[in-house]
Amino acid sequence: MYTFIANPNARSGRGILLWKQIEKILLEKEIAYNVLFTKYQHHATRLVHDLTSDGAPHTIVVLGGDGTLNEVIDGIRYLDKVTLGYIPLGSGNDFARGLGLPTDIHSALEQILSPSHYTAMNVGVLDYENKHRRFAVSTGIGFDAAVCHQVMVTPLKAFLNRLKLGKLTYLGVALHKLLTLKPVTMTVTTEAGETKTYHKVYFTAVMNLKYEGGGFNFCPAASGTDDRLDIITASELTRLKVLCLLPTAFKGWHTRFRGITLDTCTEVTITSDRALPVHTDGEPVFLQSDIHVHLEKEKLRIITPCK
Ligand SMILES: Nc1ncnc2c1ncn2[C@@H]1O[C@H](COP(=O)(O)OP(=O)(O)OP(=O)(O)O)[C@@H](O)[C@H]1O
Repeated sequence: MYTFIANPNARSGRGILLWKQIEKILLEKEIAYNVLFTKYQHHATRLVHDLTSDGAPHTIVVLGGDGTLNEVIDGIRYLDKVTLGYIPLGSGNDFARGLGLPTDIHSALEQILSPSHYTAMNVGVLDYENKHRRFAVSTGIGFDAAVCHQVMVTPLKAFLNRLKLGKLTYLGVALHKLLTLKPVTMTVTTEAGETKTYHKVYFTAVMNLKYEGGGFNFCPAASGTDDRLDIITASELTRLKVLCLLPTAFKGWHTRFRGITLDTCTEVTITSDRALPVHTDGEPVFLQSDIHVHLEKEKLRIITPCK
């Protein structure tokens, strides 16, 4: 039995129409399913928490963007009891990109209904103010999170989504934030006890998968299955240099330049000298100056294509 968690509002309101296409196929194929629609922010977390509280195995299929996916993963009570399928409807789609999942909804559904391969994926956790929030793709503090915060509220997103140019939303907002955000000093302390201090930092991101922000390959070595988190810090750069480096990050070429530092860890504490926006998988976690990030002990089973 599949439980679909569908955001009818994803892709600027087209989610419900795309669900109707999926439902038609499920009925034709006589697949047993149940569907729960999200009605507001964080509803997916509550729905999935209630669903999985029985401790029984569940196959959950998410129909939405990276935001809904994040809320679903955050709500799972027992990670090792869930098999997750994903039909990407968002504009960023960094989760699908990172795991090599099909982005066409029909191919994604087909693969979920006839699964041939599974990936045991690490799940990250952000700790802040005595609260916890899981992430599948990444968490970040500074410029990348400021972009996510702004993308959530900009009318540009709905407009560009209608033109099927949703990815450009991130680029447009990123340019604006780059001109307005003031860099900070940050310290990054990993589980090994080593503390590094960086000045004029635009952002630090802790990545489980390679891509964030709609296709920026910030940590090309991140895999989601290696029991490690990859850290990228952009520091001591002028705005002009960040501007020049950003396009190279689509291909992962930014890592060759001075000012970009990569590291790996299982646990990290990041402290900023000023409170900055924080995100998990593109979802805002307001302003923070201290965050701690680690991995869940259990992994999550994801339906993925054969390699
Ligand atoms: N029925 C709903 N109405 C309004 N917002 C919703 C609803 N259901 C979920 N949400 C919220 O919408 C936000 C974005 O959803 P989601 O990521 O699925 O789609 P998207 O914005 O199209 O994709 P992307 O984040 O990749 O651009 C999430 O924060 C989620 O909590």
